[in-house]
Amino acid sequence: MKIICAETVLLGDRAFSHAGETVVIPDREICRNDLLDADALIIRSKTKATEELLRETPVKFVGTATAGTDHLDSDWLQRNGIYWCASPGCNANSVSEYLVAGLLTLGHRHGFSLENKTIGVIGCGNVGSRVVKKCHALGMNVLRNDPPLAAVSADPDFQPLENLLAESDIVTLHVPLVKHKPWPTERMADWLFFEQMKPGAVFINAARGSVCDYDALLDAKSSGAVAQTIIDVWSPEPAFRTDVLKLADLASPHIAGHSYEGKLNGTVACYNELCNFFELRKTWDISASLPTPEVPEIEIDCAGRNDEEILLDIIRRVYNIEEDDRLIREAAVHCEIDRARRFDQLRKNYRIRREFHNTELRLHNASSDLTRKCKALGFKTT
Ligand SMILES: O=C(O)[C@H](O)[C@H](O)COP(=O)(O)O
Repeated sequence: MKIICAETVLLGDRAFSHAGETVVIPDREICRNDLLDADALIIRSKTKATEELLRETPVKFVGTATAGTDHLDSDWLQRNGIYWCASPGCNANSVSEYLVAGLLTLGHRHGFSLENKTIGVIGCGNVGSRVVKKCHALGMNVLRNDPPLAAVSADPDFQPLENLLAESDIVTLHVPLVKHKPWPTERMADWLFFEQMKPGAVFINAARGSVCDYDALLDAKSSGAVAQTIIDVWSPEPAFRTDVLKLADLASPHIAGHSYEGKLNGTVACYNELCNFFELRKTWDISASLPTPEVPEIEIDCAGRNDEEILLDIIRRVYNIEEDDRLIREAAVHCEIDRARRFDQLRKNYRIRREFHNTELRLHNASSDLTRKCKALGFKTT
């Protein structure tokens, strides 16, 4: 069996070599010719699995090691008998940790506490539901909006979008990119959306660039309707807009979901699915692939400091979101072609970022409430 694997699939070569001959190709360079004798294609979001790429090839299986599927023409794949799978939830914990790091950093910079602030979470699937839990743990009031989920759930607490926007101090998007009715999300954050937000609120987009109309956000920011923003996803990518970057308090090159675990979960999901599909024995030992965490332990004296200061101090040592902000701003000074190239490079060469559960905290003089918060955010505590 021959497998074509995109270069940014974490440990793709190591994993899929257990299933067949694996050829690794840079994501944007995979072309139809490469697939003329291939059985399977494993990608991330930069490779578009469309008719143009796959027509009249022997490929029977397409796996994407990402949660999002908007780079797949799933209708065409289905109509043409090509099995496809994605990796829902693979990066959910990573994105929720990015959110917590971003919120604490913003609070610290602008002198506000998250406790008792109201956050509106739009999209409550794998990512949004984790964001909800972590925000509750931080003592925030959480409003949730998810029309497709509300339609099938008995939960009466989902809010209409207008209510959520009017009442939230912080609004964060975690919807997939959907272009069709009944619940399209493309450009859902438009002029009306920002007009309906509580004046001076915070806006966060770590979902998909095209879910936001960035011209509308620019207007909302300059009029003061939106006070601060955290932007991880761009429209377009990789040639991100520098005017949008300038308005962002915290920016990053679409890496919210790029923790080591977030990427590896995607590879594992595709590997398992490929083995099931081709009825192969699973011989790849994933545990042998995990590097030793860089920050296995943090010892910290909590006396005389407030919880959010301590949490930010801890999180910065494990994941410093400001480093991502610095790197994308460095890339922004270049011309459009170079900017796009650097955006891709930042993502491809992203540092190893381990999730919070790899770090054990030794807290001295901590209240039981702080210990509870640390645990709820995912840290191990002793
Ligand atoms: O859909 C996803 O899983 C995320 O957006 C992920 O961050 C995409 O990463 P990429 O495939 O672009 O490396």
